[in-house]
Amino acid sequence: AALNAGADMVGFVFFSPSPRHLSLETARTLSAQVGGRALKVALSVDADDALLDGIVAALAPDWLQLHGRETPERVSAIKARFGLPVMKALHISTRDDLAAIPAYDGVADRLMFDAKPPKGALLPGGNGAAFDWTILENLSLQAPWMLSGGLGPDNVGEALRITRAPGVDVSSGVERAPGVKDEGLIADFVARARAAVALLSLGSAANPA
Ligand SMILES: O=C(O)c1ccccc1NCC(=O)[C@H](O)[C@H](O)COP(=O)(O)O
Repeated sequence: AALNAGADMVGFVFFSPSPRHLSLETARTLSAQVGGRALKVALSVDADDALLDGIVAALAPDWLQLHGRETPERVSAIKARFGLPVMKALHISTRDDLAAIPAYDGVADRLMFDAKPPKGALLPGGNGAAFDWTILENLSLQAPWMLSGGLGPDNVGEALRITRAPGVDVSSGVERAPGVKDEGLIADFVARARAAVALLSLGSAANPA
C-alpha cells in the first residue's frame, strides 16, 4: 500500500514488544516486494551488533533508524560497521529537549523528531502522540530531518506548514487498529503531504513519506 501510494521510504519495525514487529523471515519476504520503488528503513531500539547483523542480512535496508537511547558514539559505530546511513530519532516534548540535538547533528545522517512517549507507554514510538510543532519553527541543522509523532492525513498539512519539515513519518495515524495499516489512510496521508509540499513550495528537498 505504501509503495502504491508513492511513499519515498518504507519502514520495517524490529522491536519485539511492538504490534508492528517483524520476524527476519517476514522482513526478507517483504523486502523482495519493494524492488527499488522506495528506500527501505530498518527501525530498531538499542539493538546490539548481532541483531543488526541479522536485520541487515534479511532486509538489505537503505537506512538504519535508531529509536532507543543510542549515544552519538554508538551511532558512529553503527555507521562504520554497516556502511549505511543512520537516522537517529530524538524525543521532543519541550524546548529543553532541543539541547540533545547538537551532539547528533553531523553524526547521524538524518534526525527524526518524534513525540516523547506518553507516561506508561510500552513503546518508544508509534504511540500516535504529537508534540507542539512550533518548537521546531526556524530550526537550522546540518543534517536533514523528519517530523513524526501523531501525524495523520488530517494534520500533516498543518504540521508541514508550521515546521517546514524536509520529511514526515507516520505509523499509527494510518492504521485502523494497532499494527493494522489502512490502505486508504496511507494513500490519503501521502497525497495530503505532497499537496502541502507543493502548496508551501517546499520543493524537491521535501521527502514526505
Ligand atoms: O512503531 C512502532 O511500533 C515503534 C516501536 C518502537 C520504536 C519506534 C516505533 N515507531 C517509530 C516510528 O517511526 C513511528 O513512525 C513514529 O514514532 C511515529 O509514530 P505515530 O505517532 O504512531 O505515527
